Amino acid sequence: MSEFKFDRASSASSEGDSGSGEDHGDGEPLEIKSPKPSSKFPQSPSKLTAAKKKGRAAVAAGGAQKTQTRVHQSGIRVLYTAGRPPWYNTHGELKEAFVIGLCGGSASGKTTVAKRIIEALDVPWVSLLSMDSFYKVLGEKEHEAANRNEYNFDHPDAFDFELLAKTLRRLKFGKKVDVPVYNFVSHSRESQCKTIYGANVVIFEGIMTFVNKDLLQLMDMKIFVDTDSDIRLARRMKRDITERGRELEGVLKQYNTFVKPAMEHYIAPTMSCADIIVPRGGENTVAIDLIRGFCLRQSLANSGNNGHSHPSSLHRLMRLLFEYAMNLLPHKKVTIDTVQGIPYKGSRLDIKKIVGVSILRAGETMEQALCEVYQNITIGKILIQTNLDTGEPELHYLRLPRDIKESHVMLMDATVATGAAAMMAIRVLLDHDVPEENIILLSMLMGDSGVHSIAYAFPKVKLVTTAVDSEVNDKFHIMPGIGNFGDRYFGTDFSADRVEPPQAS
Ligand SMILES: Nc1ncnc2c1ncn2[C@@H]1O[C@H](COP(=O)(O)OP(=O)(O)O)[C@@H](O)[C@H]1O
Ligand SMILES: Nc1ccn([C@@H]2O[C@H](COP(=O)(O)O)[C@@H](O)[C@H]2O)c(=O)n1
Repeated sequence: MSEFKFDRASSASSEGDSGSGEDHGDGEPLEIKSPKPSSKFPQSPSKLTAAKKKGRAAVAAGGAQKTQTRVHQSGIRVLYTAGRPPWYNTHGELKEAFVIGLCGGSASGKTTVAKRIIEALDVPWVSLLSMDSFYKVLGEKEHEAANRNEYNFDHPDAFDFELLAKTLRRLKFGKKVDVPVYNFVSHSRESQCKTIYGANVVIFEGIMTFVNKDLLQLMDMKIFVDTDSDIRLARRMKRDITERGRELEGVLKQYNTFVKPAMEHYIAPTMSCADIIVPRGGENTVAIDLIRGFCLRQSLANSGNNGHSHPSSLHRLMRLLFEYAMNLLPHKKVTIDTVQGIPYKGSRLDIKKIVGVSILRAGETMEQALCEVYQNITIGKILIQTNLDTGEPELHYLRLPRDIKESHVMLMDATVATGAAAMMAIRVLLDHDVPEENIILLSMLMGDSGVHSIAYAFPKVKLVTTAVDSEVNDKFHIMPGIGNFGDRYFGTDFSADRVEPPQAS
């Protein structure tokens, strides 16, 4: 099993700090108050000692972070903050992030669930935004009340919802934001903010994420973490004493006065907004798997061809491939009467249905040409990725048309090098009862070894390509070939300045 490391504080710190009140380039500056709390509102010695002991862990949440995951040769999964993949399409237009709202009572396991989702999703760039970062800045009297556990942090008025909505909106639309860092020991914002950027997925967690309708509108998926109150109380006591510099008596006082009633009045009623309710929090792997599947489906459904337009020569080439493939399908002879009254002898397709299936991601580049040659065609998707450690293809996602077994399938991949991914895709089609002779594999360029492997394993599959190159290099690229076609087409070729993940310790 892979180990999952998640260090909010260190991860956030590498993003670069920034001051407040910066103009973000869209005429809508965010004003973030960054007071100097510690000198103005001194803490009791016990709290400061506890905070020091815990170091940055006591600076709760850090508010936000960008993460990236990779599986190392050691099998350890590491989150790191480097190498942002494109957050815009080839026209330079911003892609919207998929926003997951995560709500639940205090210590229900929201942060733990967020970590599990990040791990399960394995998308390159995830930002975690915590509501805690948006606690309002306290005045002197309020601050003294907080030190006596008499300030209500569990009321909607305790949060700066306006700033929160502005921040989440900017993140959803790929803009940079400066997020306050909240310190639970001093009940105040740190003097510096954390800068974070948009992401493929933004996870937004907190006790009252579902109470504000502006925020709800920004969420693509809403998850409620439902954990028993006695478990939450036990976890909270432990956490507040060890991490937030609190004493047992104060924790219980605050819980009974504010936390428990807030759960009943504000938090539990918002459970009805949720798309998914996760009982027991982060240990509920079934729920996490469900969420993963849903998110993947959404992002694939949204991806389309991202507005990519083909260069005309490439377009012609792809159309030619499909036109040629059409000729390989069964036809029957027909005679039709023309308007001039003279019969014309021709042929018509003699099959039930054609479907397209693209092997993601490069296969998607061929979809437009297929749709033009054969209109209203249904297109399925298969996501196969090569595991860089083992060199083996891995099946990650599958969505095929319901009636695929009665169809002729145009299986698309831009290039076929060793044939490993194509063979896995063909195997998938066969497992779905598609007759082997009904499959046509189309590719702009194939490698010699791929052609032979596929032809040997699946002799009835028809292969249609424009050329066959002789060699495949150690990166599985065809030589001389056309490089990594997916990267070139989608503009994601970072080979020149790729940032490698740090080694896991
Ligand atoms: N399944 C679990 N079993 C044991 N402890 C847990 C579990 N989930 C969370 N915790 C602990 O409970 C505390 C609160 O969890 P956290 O995920 O931070 O909740 P929230 O973000 O809802 O406050 C943390 O100290 C965490 O380590
Ligand atoms: N200065 C503060 C601010 C907030 N709290 C408590 O934190 C809880 C929310 O954080 P979770 O990680 O538990 O979701 C909330 O219930 C507040 O009571 C605090 O104690 N001190």
